[in-house]
Amino acid sequence: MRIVLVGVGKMGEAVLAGIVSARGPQDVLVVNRRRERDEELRERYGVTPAALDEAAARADVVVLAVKPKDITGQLDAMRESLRPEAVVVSLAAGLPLEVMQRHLAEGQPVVRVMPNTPSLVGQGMSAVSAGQGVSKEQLELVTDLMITCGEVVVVPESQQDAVTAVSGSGPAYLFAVAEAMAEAGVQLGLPREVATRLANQTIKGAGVMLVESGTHPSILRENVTSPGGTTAQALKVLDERAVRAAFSAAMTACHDTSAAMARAQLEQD
Ligand SMILES: NC(=O)C1=CN([C@@H]2O[C@H](COP(=O)(O)OP(=O)(O)OC[C@H]3O[C@@H](n4cnc5c(N)ncnc54)[C@H](O)[C@@H]3O)[C@@H](O)[C@H]2O)C=CC1
Ligand SMILES: O=C(O)[C@@H]1CCC=N1
Repeated sequence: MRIVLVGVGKMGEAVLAGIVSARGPQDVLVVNRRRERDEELRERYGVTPAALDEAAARADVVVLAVKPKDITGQLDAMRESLRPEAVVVSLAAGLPLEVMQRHLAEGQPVVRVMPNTPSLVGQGMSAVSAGQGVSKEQLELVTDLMITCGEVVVVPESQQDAVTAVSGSGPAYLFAVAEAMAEAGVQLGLPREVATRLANQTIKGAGVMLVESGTHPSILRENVTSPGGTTAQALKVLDERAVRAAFSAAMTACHDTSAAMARAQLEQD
């Protein structure tokens, strides 16, 4: 199966890393604007750079990882080169399947995926939505591809804005928590290196426990919170500062931005 990745920036490279570590670099073509980026990726992953039309003509799957505003231009540019059975996948936030379909030949299979950057280390979370007329086999092709980057869930397209708020943008919230915890440790007198190591490994350990223990997060939190102890005082302050409500408001803002981007794409197109 020949895979073409178009616009290999931060997200594209994370997906590329997953694909190459599971399947090897043969059969992976990359299309970039800058030649230096092509050479960097060839050196780092052993993949082959190519021009868009030439790569599209040979593709079984094309993965578009350019910015949402650049997707339709790329679809227009590859439309005539694509084989009818080639599956076109977009990783773009707020870019509806309907817009993709408008820019491709009738019946060209399209799939929308919301991945996240932990794909770079094989711990990604991808949510996949199939466009009209995509066969079970074609959807499986895409889920099999994304599973090389981590976990995969199939969702209706109507849920993609909410998915973006939870898992697409989610790593950024946790990186911000990591920064905040390390900084607070420094304020409490720990050397920066030690504070950073403690914060990072704590987030990793809690994450692995969440996924592997199958225990509800409330129970895991209670297990840390000794009556009258230290954790209860820390959680009280987080509640007083409305951290839960802040997460809800932040994720609503993320969801609404994704939905507004999709509306604008549909209207402007
Ligand atoms: N960064 C993230 O955590 C996530 C990003 N996404 C989506 O992934 C897409 C890419 O985002 P990032 O990687 O963050 O942006 P980025 O700016 O790092 O990557 C975009 C890449 O596309 C390249 N590009 C632009 N025009 C091109 C063209 N005409 N031909 C070939 N390459 C071209 C740029 O040079 C750049 O390398 C966006 O649509 C975003 O919504 C989705 C989920 C998570
Ligand atoms: O911030 C963004 O728009 C992209 C989509 C999800 C994560 N990063």
